[in-house]
Amino acid sequence: MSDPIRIAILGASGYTGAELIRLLDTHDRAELAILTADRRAGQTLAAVFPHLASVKAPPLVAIDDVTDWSGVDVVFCCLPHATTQAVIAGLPEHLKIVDLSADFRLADTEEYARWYGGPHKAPELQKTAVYGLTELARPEIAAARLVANPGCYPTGPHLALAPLIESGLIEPDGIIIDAKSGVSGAGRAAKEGLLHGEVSEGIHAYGVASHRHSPEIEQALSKAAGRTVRASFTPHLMPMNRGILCTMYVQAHAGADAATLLAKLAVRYQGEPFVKVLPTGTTPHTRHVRGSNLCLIGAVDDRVPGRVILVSVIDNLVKGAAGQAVQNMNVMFGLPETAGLALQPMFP
Ligand SMILES: NC(=O)C1=CN([C@@H]2O[C@H](COP(=O)(O)OP(=O)(O)OC[C@H]3O[C@@H](n4cnc5c(N)ncnc54)[C@H](OP(=O)(O)O)[C@@H]3O)[C@@H](O)[C@H]2O)C=CC1
Ligand SMILES: CC(=O)N[C@@H](CCC(=O)OP(=O)(O)O)C(=O)O
Repeated sequence: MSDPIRIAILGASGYTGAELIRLLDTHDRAELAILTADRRAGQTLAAVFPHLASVKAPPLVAIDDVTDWSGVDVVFCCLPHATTQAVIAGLPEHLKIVDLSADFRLADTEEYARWYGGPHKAPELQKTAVYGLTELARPEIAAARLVANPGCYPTGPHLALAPLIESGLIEPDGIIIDAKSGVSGAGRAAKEGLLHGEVSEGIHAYGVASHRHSPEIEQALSKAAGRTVRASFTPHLMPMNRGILCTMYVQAHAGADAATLLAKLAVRYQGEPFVKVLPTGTTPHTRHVRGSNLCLIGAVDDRVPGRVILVSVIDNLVKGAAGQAVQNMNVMFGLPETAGLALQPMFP
C-alpha cells in the first residue's frame, strides 16, 4: 500500500472545506492531518458538520495554533480573499498548496490591486502561482508548488471558449457571458442579501459590468487569443443551493456553426473524465452535474446569422472549487486524476 498524502485544510468549516472533506473521504491516498477554522476553532468535525460525523478527522484548530507542519504534504486553502495571501506566504517550503481563493489567480499585480482593493501582500509568490484549470494546464500544474484554483464563474466559459478562440473558430472580441449561480457560491457566513427570505422566489443580476471575475475571464480569453480581449460578463444570483449555468453568445467565423464548435470541443476534450460535450442543439441543466466534478457544454445555432449560443454547467462547489482542487492535487502528486472524484451527479 502506498504512503498516505497528509492533508491540511485551512478554512475547513466553510462550504468548500466541507466539500473537500466529503470528496477526500473517498480518496484512497488522502489522510486528513490538520483542519482549521476561525470562529469554529476548538469544535469537532461532527459538531461543525453533522453530515460528516463518520469521517476520521482531527478537531478544528485556529491557524495560529498550528506550529508543526512536518506531518503535512499538501495544504488546501479555503480562506476568504485577502486573508489567504499572508497565510500562504508563511507556510514552510516543503508544502504543496492548492489555493481556492482569488488571491493568486491574476498574474498581473496591478490588475490584482485594481480589482481586489489594494496591493498584493506576497507579490513574489504570486509570480510563481500556476492558474489551475486542470484540463488546460496539466504540465504546469504537475510542476507547481502553488496552484491558484480557478474561480467558479470563469471555469465553464474558460473550458468552452478557450479552445474555440485558439483554433480561430470564433471571434474573441465581444463575447457575452450571462451567468447564474446558486447561493453557496457566496460562502457560509450569513450576510444580508443572502438570507432565505431575500434570495428565494427571486433572481437578480449583481456586479453588472464590475464583477471581479471579469478580469479572470478576460485573462483566460486573452491568453487563448494571444492578445487583450474584453468580454461582457453578468452574474445572477439564483434561488438554488448549488450550480452555475453560463449562457455564452459568440460570433462564429465564416462557415462555422454550433456543430463545428462542438466537434472542435469534442476533439479537445476526448478522453477527459470531467468535461463532456453534448449533441448539437441540446443544452445542459445544473441538475445534470449537481454533486459531481463534471462540466457539460452544449451549443445551438442562434437565429441571428453566424451567432452560436453555448451553455455550460458546473457545480460551483465541485468543479468550481473543491473538486477541481482535488483534481489538481492528483496531478501535482502524479495520481489518477479521478481519485476522490468518481461521484455521479445527484438527481433530482
Ligand atoms: N463557495 C464557492 O462556491 C466557492 C468559493 N471559492 C473561494 O474559496 C474560499 C472559501 O470559500 P467558502 O468555503 O465558500 O467560504 P466560507 O465562508 O464558507 O468559509 C470560510 C472559511 O474560512 C474561515 N475563516 C474566515 N475568516 C478567517 C480568518 N480571518 N482567519 C482564518 N480563517 C478564517 C472560516 O472559519 P469559521 O467558519 O470558523 O468562521 C471558514 O472555515 C473563498 O476564498 C472563496 O471565495 C472559490 C470557488 C467557489
Ligand atoms: C454567488 C456568489 O456570491 N458568488 C461569488 C463568487 C464565488 C466564487 O467562486 O468565486 P471566488 O472564489 O472568486 O470567490 C461572487 O459573486 O463573489
